[in-house]
Amino acid sequence: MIVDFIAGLFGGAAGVLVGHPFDTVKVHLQTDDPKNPKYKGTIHCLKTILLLDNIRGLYRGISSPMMGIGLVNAIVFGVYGNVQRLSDNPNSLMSHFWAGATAGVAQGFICSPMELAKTRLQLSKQIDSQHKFKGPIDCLLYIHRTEGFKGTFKGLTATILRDIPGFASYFVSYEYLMQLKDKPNVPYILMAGGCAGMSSWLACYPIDVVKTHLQADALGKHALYNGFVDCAVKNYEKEGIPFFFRGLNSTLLRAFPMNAACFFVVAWILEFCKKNGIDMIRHSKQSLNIVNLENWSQASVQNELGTDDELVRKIISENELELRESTHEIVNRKLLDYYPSDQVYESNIQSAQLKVKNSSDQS
Ligand SMILES: NC(=[NH2+])NCCC[C@H](N)C(=O)O
Repeated sequence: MIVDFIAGLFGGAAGVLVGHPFDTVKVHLQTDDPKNPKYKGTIHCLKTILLLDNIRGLYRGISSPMMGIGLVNAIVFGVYGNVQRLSDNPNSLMSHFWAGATAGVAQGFICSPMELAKTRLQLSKQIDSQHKFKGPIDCLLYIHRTEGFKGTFKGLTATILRDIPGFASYFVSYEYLMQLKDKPNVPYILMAGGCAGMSSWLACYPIDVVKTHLQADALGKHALYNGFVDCAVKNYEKEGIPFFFRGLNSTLLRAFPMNAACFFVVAWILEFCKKNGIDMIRHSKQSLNIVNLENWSQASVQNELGTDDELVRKIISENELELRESTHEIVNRKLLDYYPSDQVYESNIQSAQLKVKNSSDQS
């Protein structure tokens, strides 16, 4: 669990660093005035921000996602992993779908205030001239003072509505792509992560546009919209379908490198922990050798008492399993599944441990 948290934390941070400038462009485009647009498109928007505000303009508001992303990613990867493992058929895409959807709901409670602060900081130059925010916490405190507790959770429903399809498609597409390859290399993992990010935004983009508008709304003296549907309907009447796809290009442009970086760092940390025998949690099919250990335990069940030396060595050399403490622990845990009765379990554990020790001494 702790490894998942750390992997999520660093993966998220890497993703934010790579993706934030694109996010700023996205928010600027989403909230541009359609009748009198400041920006002609993604590149023009990027250039304009750079000219007016330098590189700082692109990194405005980064502190909020940076601070919140550890928590959000811990929730996302923690909930996702646990729900997925609980399911009847953990390797099916359906289980990734439900685990992702549940993770989407869970992270919404942190993600929503975080994105509220981010949105208002990103737009602070344009809209709120009286109050200068020092940072995300200052921004949230200001919202709390002026709009109450409810104000800090503005856009929560929209965030959850967005992130159910968002995270379901995120994990399904990543797992799907990873399951296509036996031994994915670095470019492949980057590609899978990038595609997962893009498909996740394609699955929920219109909801994100409405969410951004709701969260940017209370900046003026009077709120323009009184809810999600109201916001969607009013803007649809004004602009039609294109409203729901404002800023999509920059979102997709950002999603690829950001999620490539995120998934890669997560996979790298999990791999590192695996190599160093640090306790880990199943992340994707190829990140663990549990499947192989299952064969091992199954074989030992067939052999009644303990494992077959020959077989143990074969499996170990086939899978290049490193014989460390953690391997023993995993074997122990796995055997427990197969030997529910204490007595049988005890004797088999001892026997299996002996075999592992012997073959590790020999190799
Ligand atoms: N719609 C979503 N929230 N999808 C999940 C993607 C999360 C990822 N951190 C990103 O911002 O690209």
